[in-house]
Amino acid sequence: MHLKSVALTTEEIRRIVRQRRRDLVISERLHAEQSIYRQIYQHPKLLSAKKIAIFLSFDGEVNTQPIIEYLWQQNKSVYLPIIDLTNPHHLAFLPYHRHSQLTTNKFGIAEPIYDVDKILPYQSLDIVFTPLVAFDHRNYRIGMGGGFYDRLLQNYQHDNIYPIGLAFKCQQIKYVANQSWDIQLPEIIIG
Ligand SMILES: Nc1nc2c(c(=O)[nH]1)N(C=O)[C@@H](CNc1ccc(C(=O)N[C@@H](CCC(=O)O)C(=O)O)cc1)CN2
Ligand SMILES: Nc1ncnc2c1ncn2[C@@H]1O[C@H](COP(=O)(O)OP(=O)(O)OP(=O)(O)O)[C@@H](O)[C@H]1O
Repeated sequence: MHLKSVALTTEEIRRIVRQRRRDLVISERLHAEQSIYRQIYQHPKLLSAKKIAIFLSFDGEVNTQPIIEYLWQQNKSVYLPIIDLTNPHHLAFLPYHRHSQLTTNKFGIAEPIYDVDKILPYQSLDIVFTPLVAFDHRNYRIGMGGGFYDRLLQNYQHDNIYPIGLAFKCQQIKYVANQSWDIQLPEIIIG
């Protein structure tokens, strides 16, 4: 059988695309990221948005640090996800300022320190920059496998949240064999 006709499992796709993302040549990575930043800085939805969730990059993800700096400069309120220990498989969002103290979660990702009084109800978010491992032409995504963003975004239209995926071209695959809970992103910014 020809190798290309063999369907890969989601776990295999995750492993292969994560590796591809880590292996991006630095010059290509920086070039792609510049293109992503330009697209964000011109984004019409960003003008009216006030509360914006983003993530701190790991494992070769698009570097979000310059985007965060830009959002702070624009006086946007920036929020980061934390693994919500009181509500398994759910994310909670906490404010992120220049001097916020961070800790490392069980996945090795930096996150703000839990403070129940500071949690933002996620429906208050205007834009959610969404990490992803792989995506297809229909904007179906495969994430890290926790189902965190699928749960968060399952009613994003009703909740009036606008998710924007961030990805490198090398993360695009032919077809995501989507499950019933998988959400289709309205937009992915690709560099
Ligand atoms: N930057 C960033 N933050 C994020 C996400 C993300 O995709 N990117 N997440 C999106 O959902 C959530 C974290 N989700 C994750 C789900 C699974 C693994 C994971 O499997 N990690 C290990 C193996 C397991 C372990 O160490 O316990 C690995 O790297 O293989 C990591 C993160 C919240 N924060
Ligand atoms: N809306 C949902 N309601 C209930 N369970 C869900 C929902 N979304 C995902 N799940 C569960 O979460 C598990 C992981 O889902 P999946 O592999 O699609 O995650 P992912 O999209 O890769 O991860 P993430 O969204 O965290 O980036 C699934 O096995 C599924 O049972």
